[in-house]
Amino acid sequence: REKVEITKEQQALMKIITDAYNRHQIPQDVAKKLLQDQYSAEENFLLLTEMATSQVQVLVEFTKNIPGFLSLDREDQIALLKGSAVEAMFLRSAQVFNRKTPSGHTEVLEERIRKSGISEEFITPMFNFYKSIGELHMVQEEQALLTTVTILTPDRPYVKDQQAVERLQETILDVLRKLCVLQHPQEPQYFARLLGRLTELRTLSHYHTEMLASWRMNDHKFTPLLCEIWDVQ
Ligand SMILES: COc1ccc(-c2nc3ccccc3n2[C@H](C(=O)Nc2c(C)cccc2C)C2CCCCC2)c(OC)c1
Repeated sequence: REKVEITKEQQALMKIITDAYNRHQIPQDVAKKLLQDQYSAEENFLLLTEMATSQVQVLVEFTKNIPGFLSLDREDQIALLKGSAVEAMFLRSAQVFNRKTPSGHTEVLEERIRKSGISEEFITPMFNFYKSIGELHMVQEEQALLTTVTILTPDRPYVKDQQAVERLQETILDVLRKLCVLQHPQEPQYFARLLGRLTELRTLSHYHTEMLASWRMNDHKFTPLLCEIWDVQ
């Protein structure tokens, strides 16, 4: 089997991205909040919009640490952020969902999310995605690189210089591929499975506008930033 080796530059790239990913976490842990109390559909919707708003701000800060991102055309940087924000939010939610909480808490968390106000039809696809991410048992470097690959998707709407984005994405994909081979030697298909989750993620993200519109309450209020990013209101 060919010897896979991560170069010094790739090691440095991975460290920059992983450190930035871990630094730019959302301050309060929503899972703990959800485990503490049961909230009404209105309170949960407010919590969701607060979490999503801070997640977008965290995402902007994170992208500044992706080598080459700030050298992209300015409008393309915005198009990539706008195009990946929902997917990054579901990826982050999946990671929070799968974070090892004391046994029994996962069921409570699952129940709180099920009863949050989201309409029943979206629970199954959302949990299927969370569980398929959980089964991968990604190390934090893989999580950080996967989020970066998602952000650097060349075919987002309104991206002008797709080649420039493709070149950056390929650099990250090469490191991620090697990392997967080194981290999961018994599973040669692991990298392919990981990328397959991005397809599932994109499908889930198509539902998000309906998820919001069908939240069991009237008069859904959004922050100005979310109106920009979520195409709502
Ligand atoms: C668009 O529809 C969604 C999106 C996300 C979730 C979601 N899946 C979660 C998995 C684990 C923990 C919490 C989880 N969330 C919400 C959350 O805040 N996600 C979150 C965000 C938004 C940013 C950063 C980080 C996170 C975790 C809770 C918001 C308050 C009601 C309950 C869900 C969702 O659940 C119904 C519906």
